[in-house]
Amino acid sequence: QAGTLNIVVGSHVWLEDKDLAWIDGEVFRIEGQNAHVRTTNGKTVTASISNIHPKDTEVLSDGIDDMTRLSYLHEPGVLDNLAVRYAKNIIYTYTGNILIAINPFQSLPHIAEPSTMEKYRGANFGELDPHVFALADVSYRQMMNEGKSNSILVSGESGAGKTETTKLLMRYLAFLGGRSKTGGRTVEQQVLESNPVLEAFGNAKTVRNNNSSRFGKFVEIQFDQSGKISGAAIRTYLLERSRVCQINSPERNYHCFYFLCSAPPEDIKRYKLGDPSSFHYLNQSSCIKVDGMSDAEEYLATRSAMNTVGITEQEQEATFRVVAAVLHLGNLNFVKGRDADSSVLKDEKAKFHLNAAAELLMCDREKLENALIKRKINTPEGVITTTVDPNSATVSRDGLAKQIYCRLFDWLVNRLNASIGQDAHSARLIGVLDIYGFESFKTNSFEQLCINFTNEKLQQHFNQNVFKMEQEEYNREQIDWSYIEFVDNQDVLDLIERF
Ligand SMILES: Nc1ncnc2c1ncn2[C@@H]1O[C@H](COP(=O)(O)OP(=O)(O)OP(=O)(O)O)[C@@H](O)[C@H]1O
Repeated sequence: QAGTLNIVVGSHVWLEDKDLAWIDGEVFRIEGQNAHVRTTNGKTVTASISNIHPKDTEVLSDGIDDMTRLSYLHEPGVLDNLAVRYAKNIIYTYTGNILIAINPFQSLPHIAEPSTMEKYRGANFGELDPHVFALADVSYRQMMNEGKSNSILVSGESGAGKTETTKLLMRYLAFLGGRSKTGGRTVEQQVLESNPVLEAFGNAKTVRNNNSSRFGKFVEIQFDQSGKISGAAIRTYLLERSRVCQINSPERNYHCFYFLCSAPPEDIKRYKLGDPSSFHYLNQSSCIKVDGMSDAEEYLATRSAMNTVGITEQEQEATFRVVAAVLHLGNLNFVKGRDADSSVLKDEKAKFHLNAAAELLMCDREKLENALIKRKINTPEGVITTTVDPNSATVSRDGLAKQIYCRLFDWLVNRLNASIGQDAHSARLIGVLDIYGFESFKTNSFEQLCINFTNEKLQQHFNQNVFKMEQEEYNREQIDWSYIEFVDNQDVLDLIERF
């Protein structure tokens, strides 16, 4: 802890720095509670001793692979260790049995090659360099030895690399428990192959990540008694509904909308589409293209991935009809009708889009229109139908578009699960949870409340396991220890859960 250790003239220390977060230096004079420090970037700084931290001067060239073995466990020490390792392309570091992974933002082939997998198979945890495979290996072996299911939690902020890490975990689990065939392809192949489909419909470009997952995912890999994969299931949570109707520059809507607008001409014609910038749900943002991503190629890749996972031609056709219908719905503009609080379609263009949406959804055009411009109210005397003003009609339009899209997504997930095949009798499973981290925007909605609440629950799980249970065990075993302060968020959970 800052200030409690002996800081004397000649001590190497860390100081807070407004640009670099932390800067290191050497104390050359002490005056009362202040230390004068010469920093490594050539400045002389005076700081209160209580705000400076001792620095370990014997740092190994590859840093330390387990943070619990740092001489000084404080923020600058932890960050410096991660930075030293990252500079050498060492992206994994342990903190006890937790793995910290840093996004390399470049392909590091040695990380996932088959020989690396082979190396980690059966190795004792901590024996080899920190790796996501070591974590998967220990959860698999524990499951086999103790006969209990396990879960691996992948958390971090948007763009941290959760989804890529999850894919590595899955690949390794498939490597360990592989070779269970359904219809010629293995279960694990099917789980991995379902990723491009999920990403086309559930990922979008955001400020932080060009391929951001806008849903939470829990993948269950089921194993039989002998440890072979016997089935799998993908469970998804909290698809970001608002994105369907509302986006801001420089973000995009879900990838599939742009992919479809770049489809071959015969598909464009069939779905009555055009330039993506002609659709309200896409043109609210100035970003239509993503660097390095060809929407035309991705459309074909998505179709091919759907083929691979067994989604039939007819089902694909229906899927893309719904995607196109959502775009057409977004272009239904309303103006005031003749009666007070009533609305009508604005112009011929709006009528074209209504026709297109109705045709694609295979529903009656008039019924679709009425569903948006009229409202049914249940009264004791029976159902009364009233008209609504253009604002309310627009709200209904967006509500319908969001609902249709979310149902499509859920249907796709169910369809993928049906293809992959679950093992209803599976004795044990390993679950991998890839869920999005805390969010705080200028305007936060119910969606952010749900996401942040989920993260608070996960944090509490972490607190329980890492701090509370450990410290209780120390008490039970009468081990001499000093209590570690941590922020317990139980109050936050109680506030939401008890009301
Ligand atoms: N291990 C890795 N190797 C190479 N590149 C990576 C790795 N992890 C992440 N990246 C790069 O960073 C990008 C963002 O990673 P990823 O999509 O996994 O983040 P995320 O934490 O799941 O974000 P979100 O919460 O927004 O979905 C990837 O598209 C990829 O380009």
